[in-house]
Amino acid sequence: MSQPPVRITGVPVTCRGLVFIYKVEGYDVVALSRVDLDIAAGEAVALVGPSGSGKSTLLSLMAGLLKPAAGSLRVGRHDLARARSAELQRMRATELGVVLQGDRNLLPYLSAVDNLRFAQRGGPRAGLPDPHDLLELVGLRGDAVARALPRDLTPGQRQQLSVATGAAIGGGLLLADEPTSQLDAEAREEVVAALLAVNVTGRTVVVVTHDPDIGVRFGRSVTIRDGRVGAEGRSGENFLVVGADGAVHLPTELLTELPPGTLLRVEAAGTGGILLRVAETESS
Ligand SMILES: Nc1ncnc2c1ncn2[C@@H]1O[C@H](COP(=O)(O)OP(=O)(O)OP(=O)(O)O)[C@@H](O)[C@H]1O
Repeated sequence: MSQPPVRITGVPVTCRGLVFIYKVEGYDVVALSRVDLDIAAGEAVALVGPSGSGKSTLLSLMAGLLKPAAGSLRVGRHDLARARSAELQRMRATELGVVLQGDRNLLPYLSAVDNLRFAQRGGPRAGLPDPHDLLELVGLRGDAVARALPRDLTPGQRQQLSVATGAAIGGGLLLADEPTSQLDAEAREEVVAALLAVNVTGRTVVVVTHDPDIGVRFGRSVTIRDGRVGAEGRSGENFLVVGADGAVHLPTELLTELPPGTLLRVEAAGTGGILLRVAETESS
């Protein structure tokens, strides 16, 4: 790259008591139930948790594609619970990028570089990143790749290009839904590197994933369970959130060691803390 990547001002996200309900044939499906979450400007956060726990719904709310049923959601200077549709449209066009699952960000008949130019149409008039710099940023180097159609790229390269389209308008927030699903380990690594490169430019990056390793690489993971924030992990430390009903959810990676039904003994740890130990059952 001829120049270092342009610095972007990251967008912070704050959720307070966020609720979202799908209406299905007269029934209410509560997808998110009072989510509290703070994401600082420039952070990289993985949203992890079981299928159906509400991760994609939370991402769609942050993107302004769904409207909160209750609670508040701030994305930068926007109050998404109150914003009118014109404000949401402007925000999506100029301030954030969304990487959808699979190849849905890409137009099959445009080259890699033209896909980026297309993604920039409707964006801000000034200060757009150079498409060739974007390709380089996400690890797609050389003229041949820039001129290639999506079908001539590997699945991993297509996903790197999708990440670049999400960053194309130079907005301060990148949201990605399962960007590494169905990729082999090597391609996954390239896509994670692309997301981290986008984050290093200053953008806030929020990724929905089933891959706990992404949380480790990002430095922060937030576990969503049953529509609530159930646990937090930062660089090797784990935090559990006590829910309104007293429930505590374990981080996904601990569930392999402590499957549902495990009896834990709760002990005072002496320093004002508590210790959770696996209780010995009568048969053991
Ligand atoms: N369009 C929809 N209409 C009705 N219910 C929905 C819709 N989308 C999601 N849901 C329901 O909302 C809840 C949360 O779904 P969501 O897709 O947000 O979870 P997720 O954690 O992203 O799951 P996955 O990891 O499988 O993508 C689930 O109970 C799901 O069945």
